[in-house]
Amino acid sequence: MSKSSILRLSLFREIAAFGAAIAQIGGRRAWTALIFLILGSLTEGISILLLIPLLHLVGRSDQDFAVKLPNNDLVRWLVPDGTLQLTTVLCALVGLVAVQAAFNRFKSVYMAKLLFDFINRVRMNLFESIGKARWGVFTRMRSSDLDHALTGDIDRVQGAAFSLLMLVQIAVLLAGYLLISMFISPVMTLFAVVIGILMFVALQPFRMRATAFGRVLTANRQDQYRTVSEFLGGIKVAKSLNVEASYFAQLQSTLEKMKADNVDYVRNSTIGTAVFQVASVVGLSLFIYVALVRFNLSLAEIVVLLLVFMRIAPRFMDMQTQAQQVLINMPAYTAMRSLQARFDAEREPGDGAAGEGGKLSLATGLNLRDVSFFYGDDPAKSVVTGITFGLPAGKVTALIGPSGSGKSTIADILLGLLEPTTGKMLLDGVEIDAINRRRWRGQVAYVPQDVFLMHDTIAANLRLAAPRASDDDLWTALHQAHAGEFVERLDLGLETVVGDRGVRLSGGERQRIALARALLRKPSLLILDEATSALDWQNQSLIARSIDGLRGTMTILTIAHRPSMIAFADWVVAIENGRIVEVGQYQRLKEKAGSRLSRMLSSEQSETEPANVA
Ligand SMILES: Nc1ncnc2c1ncn2[C@@H]1O[C@H](COP(=O)(O)OP(=O)(O)OP(=O)(O)O)[C@@H](O)[C@H]1O
Repeated sequence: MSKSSILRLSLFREIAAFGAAIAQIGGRRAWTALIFLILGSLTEGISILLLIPLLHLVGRSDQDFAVKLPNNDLVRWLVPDGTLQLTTVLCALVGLVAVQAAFNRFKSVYMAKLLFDFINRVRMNLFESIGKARWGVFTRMRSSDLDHALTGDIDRVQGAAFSLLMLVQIAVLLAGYLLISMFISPVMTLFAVVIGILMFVALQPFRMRATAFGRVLTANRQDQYRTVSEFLGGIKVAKSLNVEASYFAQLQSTLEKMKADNVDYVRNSTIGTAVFQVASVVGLSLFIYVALVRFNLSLAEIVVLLLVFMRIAPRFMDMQTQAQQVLINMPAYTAMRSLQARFDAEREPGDGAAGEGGKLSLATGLNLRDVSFFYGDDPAKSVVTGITFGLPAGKVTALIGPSGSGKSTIADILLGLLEPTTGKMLLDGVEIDAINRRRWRGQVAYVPQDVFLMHDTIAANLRLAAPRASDDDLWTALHQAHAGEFVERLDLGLETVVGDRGVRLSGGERQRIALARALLRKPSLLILDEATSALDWQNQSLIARSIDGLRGTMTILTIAHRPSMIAFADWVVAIENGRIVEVGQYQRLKEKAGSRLSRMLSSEQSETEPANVA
């Protein structure tokens, strides 16, 4: 089999699978729509057939408006004497058109429901697959590609589904027309079908071009999304660096490429349209010639046949257009499916177990035993290796080390977001594995350096952690995080909207809200990853004091460079190049000359931060 036939076959399979997916999600609705479609097309066909006896009256001078029906078995069976009154025929015509309009209406409503059921299901499936995937998969992806899949690509999938449904409608309508024309002249119908098939085959290269264009379109649109989302995400940085112009140039070049590809495609597809227009007139002329000269059809029959075929011709063109639209947009569906397959393959085990089985006990401690982890595919590139240490329950442990040494990676493992590549994590001696990892995550609160706040009120942002928390609970958590005072000063208090990603708050205020949100969760383990880096030393020391006050109520891990955020630690773990280099009690290591902790304290002790703040 040649390469192009294999390509065509696989494309056909993809489209068939796409159609099957629409029918499957639509269920009974799909069949109901199809029945209304067939009924609508049949009634339209019958109403056209009724024109034949009416046309026979044209030019008659006997004033007898009895309509003579064609002499065939079906008519003799329906109307034995073979004649009908003009008024009866006209009333039947009006009735048929009214019924047809009603069928069409039902069909359109069912089709619309079918389309939206399908598209919403596809969107939800991808959304859920993304949500249920392991964290690790996100570390290897561009978020703008996900944005694009869930918004841009999905619109194109909707376009493909719409066009495919249109194709089915046109095909049913064509079948109805052909059935009617078979009544008039089977030979001429066959003749028209052959012309139609030849034209459809001749236009195949144009449809293949549509497929290729669809793939280019996917790549172009992804580029466009990336540029726009990177620009919007980092607009402050872009402005501060005065590099807006490079983004403008990047977008401009993507748009120029899109324009060139589009114009190229239009140039090609309009050749197809022109070929079709000329070929259809040639076919029609041949058809009239053969009908008149070879088969001696009556004028009324030729007029109705022409009427039918004049209706068929544009439908053929529609078929070509819709088929091209399906082909252009199918790559978006294929891209979405492969993205979803990627997420499904990385689905987090133990799904649904988050709230089941009650809390896991953390009475003695959380231990990492000989843990290693690498990002990507190369095990030789471990970012942490042979990590063994414990977080004693109810105590505060500080994790220190230079930038890039692997502290956040360890935090993500403790948090249950990343699974150790080798080694174990034990909670009171019980291993945290695929089954209970999600449950464990429900007991951990994490405050990162880059705080995430929704464009919503402070209350809504806090309730993300505890949806049923009362206002009193919110205030308690805010005061614990030293955010109570500034929220009280706001005109709308808890109902203040924080802006997109919290832009209406200062960096320090955002961090304090994030800490309050974490505390509201009443976690077994609290992880603070540079969580106070945006605060001045006074506020840091206040928070340090509140965290100090939490000792005994929860297990705490603090990752920090500032002495104030580790001064209240019971234990210290120092790490370098992904390996543990020092573990011990805070006081002992602080006093030990040359220890990593004492060196860090002396070098990090800034003039703005008094030594005794904590
Ligand atoms: N998603 C990722 N994909 C690939 N490599 C990563 C990823 N995240 C981190 N790394 C690499 O892993 C190493 C450890 O990073 P990690 O963020 O854990 O360090 P860190 O000690 O927390 O640094 P910092 O103090 O600067 O936040 C670094 O070399 C970093 O480049």
